[in-house]
Amino acid sequence: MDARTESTEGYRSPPGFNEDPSTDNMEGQTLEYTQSDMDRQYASFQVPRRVHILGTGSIGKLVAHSIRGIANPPPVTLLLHKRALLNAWKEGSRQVTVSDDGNEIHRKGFDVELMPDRRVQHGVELKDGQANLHDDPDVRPHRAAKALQNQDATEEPAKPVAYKELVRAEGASDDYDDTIHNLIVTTKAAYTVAALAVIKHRLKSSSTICFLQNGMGVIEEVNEKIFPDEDRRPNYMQGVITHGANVPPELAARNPYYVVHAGHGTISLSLIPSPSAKANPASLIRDNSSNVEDRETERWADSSRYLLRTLTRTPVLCAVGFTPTELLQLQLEKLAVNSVLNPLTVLLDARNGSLLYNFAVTRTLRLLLAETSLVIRSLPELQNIPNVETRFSSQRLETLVFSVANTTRNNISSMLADVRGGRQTEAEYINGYIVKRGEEMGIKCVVNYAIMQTVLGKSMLTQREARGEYATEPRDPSEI
Ligand SMILES: CC(C)(CO)C(=O)C(=O)O
Repeated sequence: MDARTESTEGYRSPPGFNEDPSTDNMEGQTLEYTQSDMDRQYASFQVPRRVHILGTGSIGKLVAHSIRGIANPPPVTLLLHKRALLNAWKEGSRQVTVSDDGNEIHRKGFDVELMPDRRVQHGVELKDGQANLHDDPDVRPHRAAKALQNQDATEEPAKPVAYKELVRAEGASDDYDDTIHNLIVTTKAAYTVAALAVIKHRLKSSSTICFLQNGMGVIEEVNEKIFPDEDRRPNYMQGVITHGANVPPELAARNPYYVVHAGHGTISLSLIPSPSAKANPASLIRDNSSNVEDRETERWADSSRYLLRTLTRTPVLCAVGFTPTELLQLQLEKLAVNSVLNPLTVLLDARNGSLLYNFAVTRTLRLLLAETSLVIRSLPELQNIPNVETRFSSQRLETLVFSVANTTRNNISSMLADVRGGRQTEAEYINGYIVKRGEEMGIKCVVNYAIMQTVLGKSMLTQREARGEYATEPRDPSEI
């Protein structure tokens, strides 16, 4: 192979870079030991370029659209969870539209896949084509579930379906790989495990999943429920996203592939070291770097480096790579802000700006932040990191909350939008995460717990109202 080879990503390897790290270079040492940081950054990636995107909400559409907009874009597949979405794609113009400052940018060239359904009823997963357990009026659903469970124990396990239906982009090449090498997850935290369960057999230990979501604790849940075996677990990457994107309700029904890029922000990204690498960082030393986090770059998978490179070379996204420790602090800052702004806007049923200039609200907010600040400052993973006490002090977090409330004063928070839309909220991954981490350290987070339960209650109420289970009186619009 020529020394300046066209890489899989369309970049050229730097002069003198050897594509095969196992072969000796001129000094008789393996290249793996002699590459500089620069060599590693621009090294070619031995990984298929296709990027799959799970979650076609506002952020999923924005990321997919932005990636397809770069020079020499990778193929992108949108993973859909509803047939209605596939039908809308097939019957529509097969394009994603981003509206930015009133300009509509249409982009084609996406492949779309309808994922197999996953129906779990009375604790039993139903196979494709199997009737709902509630359909037979003569058999109680829980008895039908028991019968199925017994039958399943004797039957061959069902073969996982790669995809239910695939619609290729116009002019796409014939090859289509079932394996998902590079996955970006933008679904809501609460739906992640269920969505990954359907495609887990297509993710290999060489694959990388990039989680771009609000809240924390999803990766721990995915490890426990989807990839319990560390040796077979894909690589992870995580991002904190500050872009504002939404779908105007009047357009959502007409075109589910339309999104408004309302606020230009950034994506802070970091690759996440595996637990075994974290436990034994000395095993990673292969160069003279004195910084453990520098040394960790040695063993990142090709798919991780490729996905990081792809996102950071997408100008619209403004994505920047950070060390895992810095990203953790950025995540916690966002979590602290969301743990106040989101539930309070739900309870007040008002826009983010409603938290400003309201002393009763400020008092509640201070109680919440005192708890959250204590939990964050006590986290074992943040000990010995300089400036944590000041960065996560109640006073600084309060300034941060008011600053975000002010810049986003006309926004409806994502949690309020979820409650109003009858969807599950991320309260358990925001306030719930603080409560859980507090419990681990013997800190009782009663304020976070109470506010989370009230949000869950409010959300349940809205869902019941929508199903017509409560005969609530219509309210006078002037009182809302
Ligand atoms: C910062 C804030 C509160 C902006 O609305 C947000 O991140 C959200 O709504 O989830």
